Amino acid sequence: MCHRAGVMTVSGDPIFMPASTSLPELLLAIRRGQLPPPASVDGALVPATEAAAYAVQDTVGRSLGPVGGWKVGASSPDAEPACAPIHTATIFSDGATVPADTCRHLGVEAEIGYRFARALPPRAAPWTRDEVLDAIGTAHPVIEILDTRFARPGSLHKLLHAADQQSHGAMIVGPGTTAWRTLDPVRERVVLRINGKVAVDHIGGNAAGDPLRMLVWLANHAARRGMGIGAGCVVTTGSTTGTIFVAHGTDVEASFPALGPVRAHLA
Ligand SMILES: C=C/C=C(\O)C(=O)O
Repeated sequence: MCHRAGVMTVSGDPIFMPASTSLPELLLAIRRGQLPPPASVDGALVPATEAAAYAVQDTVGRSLGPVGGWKVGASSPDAEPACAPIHTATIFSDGATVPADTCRHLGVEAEIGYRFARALPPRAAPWTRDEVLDAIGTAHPVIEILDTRFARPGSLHKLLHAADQQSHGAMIVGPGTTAWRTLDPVRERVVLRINGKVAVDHIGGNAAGDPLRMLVWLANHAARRGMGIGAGCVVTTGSTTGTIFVAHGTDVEASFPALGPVRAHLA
């Protein structure tokens, strides 16, 4: 990775940028097609802290339209979760064709999502676990598509990818069930099919363990960021299948016995 001020590389070739270019400006220029996705960026642009990465999400997010959901994940049951808001422009319904220009990379992940029937807005007192759970309306099978505004997913500093909306590309939300309290997300089976063939068949959720813990964390994190969780927002809780990169033109289906299937065509 190149650490000189004002330089990034695209396919190994240096591109000189004004030294004053900020990370939000860079990410927005890439999103607008004004700059190609870089393979490396100036080391001075790497956020120094998670809070700095979230501030970049906030600045970029103001240009991405209304928020319709969140993604949240954690590397272990005790680890501090990480998150990003998801905008309505990249949220699709069951059976949707996701237009080809939505994502460059298509990293397919099967996830469990929760739709909030009631808002949890910013407030002085922390949201309690009971209050957060009482605000959930339905649970859903979800496909999240991982993408990146950099050249390759996961190739740069973790906090650059965190700032880049935690590598969110698109989210497809399947039908919901109100019986979410009887769902055991930690022991639920998931089958991910790619073009009709089973790619992953797994029981046991993901590294984060209990997703409800992450929803409580997110409610308070989003409140501290002045956003809160809006009524109708879907929070997706991390991949239960790892990430399967597929080509454009692929059909995907994720199915959980307690939730049913969600399908999409990735054009
Ligand atoms: C915050 C991001 C988490 C994920 O993308 C994941 O666990 O799948």
